Amino acid sequence: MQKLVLIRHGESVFNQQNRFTGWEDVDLSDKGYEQAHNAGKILNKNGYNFDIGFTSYLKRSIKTLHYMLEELDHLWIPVEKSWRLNERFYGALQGLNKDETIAQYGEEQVLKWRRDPNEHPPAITKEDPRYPGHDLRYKDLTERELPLTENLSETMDRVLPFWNERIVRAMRRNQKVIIVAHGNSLRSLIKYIDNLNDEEVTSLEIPTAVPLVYELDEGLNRIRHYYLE
Ligand SMILES: O=C(O)[C@@H](CO)OP(=O)(O)O
Repeated sequence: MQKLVLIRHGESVFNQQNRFTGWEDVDLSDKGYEQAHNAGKILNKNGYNFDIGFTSYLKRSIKTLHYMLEELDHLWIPVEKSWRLNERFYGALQGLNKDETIAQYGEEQVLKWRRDPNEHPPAITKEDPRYPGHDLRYKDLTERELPLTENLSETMDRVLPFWNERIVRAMRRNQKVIIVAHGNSLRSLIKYIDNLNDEEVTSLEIPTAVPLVYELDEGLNRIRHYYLE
């Protein structure tokens, strides 16, 4: 039996301000910083240790992983970052306040943009300053990989190659893995691991900075999962 730990980054400044975030590289709030340290303490108290960490290219996740590893006295383990674990790209909604967006477009439409796995938020153009093609960290991505908008299914399509090629490979070598990522990149991964249908994933909400443990069998099939509090 193997244990895999998944965790959503601590509260970000945009979470606190109730704004759509996506690939906007906002920092942790003070509360998020506390949450990250606390998550590390919880893992420490429960006797967890890790051989490798995986996270995204976004600082709210990178810092959450760092602070957790600090609590575990594990800052020395290798950490692999990938844009594939980034949050779902929220298109033209990125940076907007969620309540103001509801006032403008209505609750039903905004809920669809947020939770319907096949619904695209409005797209940005390549001239938009939020286009990842302007950002050095994405310089190795092909034009097809650079999003203008993304639905959850497309997020899943870019998360899974990283899951299969890097994370599964590490677990097959019996490495103990921790993944720090984002609300929607984790929802897409959990949809895959738990084989959830579209309706089930719509109602799946993941709290910030609470370690979610997956127990997996030899074939890396899920036995059970639970949050550590
Ligand atoms: O803004 C975002 O990128 C995400 C996560 O914070 O929000 P939502 O819950 O609407 O998918």
